[in-house]
Amino acid sequence: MDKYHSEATATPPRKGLFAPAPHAEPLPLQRIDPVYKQLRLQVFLGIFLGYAGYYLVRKNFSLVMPDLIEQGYSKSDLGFALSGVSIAYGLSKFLMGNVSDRSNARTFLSVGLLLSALTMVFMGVAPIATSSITIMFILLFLNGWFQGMGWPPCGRVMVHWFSTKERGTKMSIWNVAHNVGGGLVGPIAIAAVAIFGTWESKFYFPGLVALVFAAIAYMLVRDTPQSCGLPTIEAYKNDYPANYSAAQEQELTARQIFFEYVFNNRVLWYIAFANAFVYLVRYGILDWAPTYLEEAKGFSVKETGWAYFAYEYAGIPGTLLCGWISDKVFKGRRAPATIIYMVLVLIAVLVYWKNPAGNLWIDNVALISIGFLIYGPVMLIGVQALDLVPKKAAGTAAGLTGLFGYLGGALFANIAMGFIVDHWGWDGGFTMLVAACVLSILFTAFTWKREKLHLNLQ
Ligand SMILES: O=P(O)(O)OC[C@H](O)CO
Repeated sequence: MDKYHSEATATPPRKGLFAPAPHAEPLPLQRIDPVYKQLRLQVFLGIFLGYAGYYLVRKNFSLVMPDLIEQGYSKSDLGFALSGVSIAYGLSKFLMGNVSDRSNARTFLSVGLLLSALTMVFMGVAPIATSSITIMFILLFLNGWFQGMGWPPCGRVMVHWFSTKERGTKMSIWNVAHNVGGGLVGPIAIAAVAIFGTWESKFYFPGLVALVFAAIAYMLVRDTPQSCGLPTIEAYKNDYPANYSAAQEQELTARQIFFEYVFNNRVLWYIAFANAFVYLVRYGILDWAPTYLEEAKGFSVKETGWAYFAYEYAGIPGTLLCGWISDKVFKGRRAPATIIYMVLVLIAVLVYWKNPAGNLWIDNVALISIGFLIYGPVMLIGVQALDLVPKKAAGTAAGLTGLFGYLGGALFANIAMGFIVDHWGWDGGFTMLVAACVLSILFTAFTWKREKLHLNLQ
């Protein structure tokens, strides 16, 4: 046995379409480095394009809503149908995250995207799909459920192919996939209408494009290094977290994942609560920006559109910088970078709130700053969840934070923010967002000491 082949190589326990890929015969020593390098790039591209593909078919309904209003549907009915995506997504990221932890990331990621894309194609080609709010709610709920099959297998690939100390940087680059995919939704919808001339094409054209992304992801992604005859990433990079043991290479049962590693992990609960407050700010600012800027700050529709676009794209450099800071400056610790970013978000939210109407550029700078800053913590909380549990429980751990993010944060941002602004004005809404910033910092701070212990830094 050499340093690479000293780890246990357990055979995965299940069979079927999603069964984890069996371990292959170990490669000869001289082939390990070149094959590892090539496959790390390949699987990374696979999860990047795969997750970008997921975002192509996440939010198409919002773009079709104006057409459905012309068909006679009300905003509140369509809002109800749209909530099906968030509700199902939050539940599925957690529950399907657990299934993903016991599944082959290659098939799981591709099949989820295939199903989500087919749902969008169906919504575009079958008139019955948009014939009632109930049917639309059911289909959007289904789409949200399939969407929940995207993040967890990407997390599984990340923890099996990239070691703890490089994960912040690599995850931050991967995380840009969702800005890239989300940013392409608008242009693809415009192209769809130009090519096909119907509003229904805004559903089926992105669906067809996403099918191509699913095929590419299937070609590129590989489940684990061991399934390709390679040693574990910990051995290859000589980067072992404090509690690592060879037993962590064994696939786990659902019960083991939930009860031995997730539900009893206090730090994970702190992060889940922190994520609910981070998502409250993410969606509280994003979803209400057009209304706030037009109502309270006198922006035109066009000016609002640009500000909204800039918010999303400012997230790309902000996320990359955040991941780099976490890996290089804080040696793999996530809490300090998250806290620094959330303190700056708090300042930017205060400026965005208190700046008197008429100073458009100050509002724009504040909003772009929030966009630049908020996606760093969004990404790092996911990374921290992956870091805190054994590799085979990664999807469930990140799924728990997603459950809180979507059911606690995103839904609350939509429903409670509207209620508060109706009753107490924008001051009430912003007081809630400022409180959310403070609480996200507090819950992240609770993880400060344990994270250091976990990373062998104390
Ligand atoms: O909100 P989600 O689950 O789509 O995740 C978005 C980003 O990928 C967070 O890392």
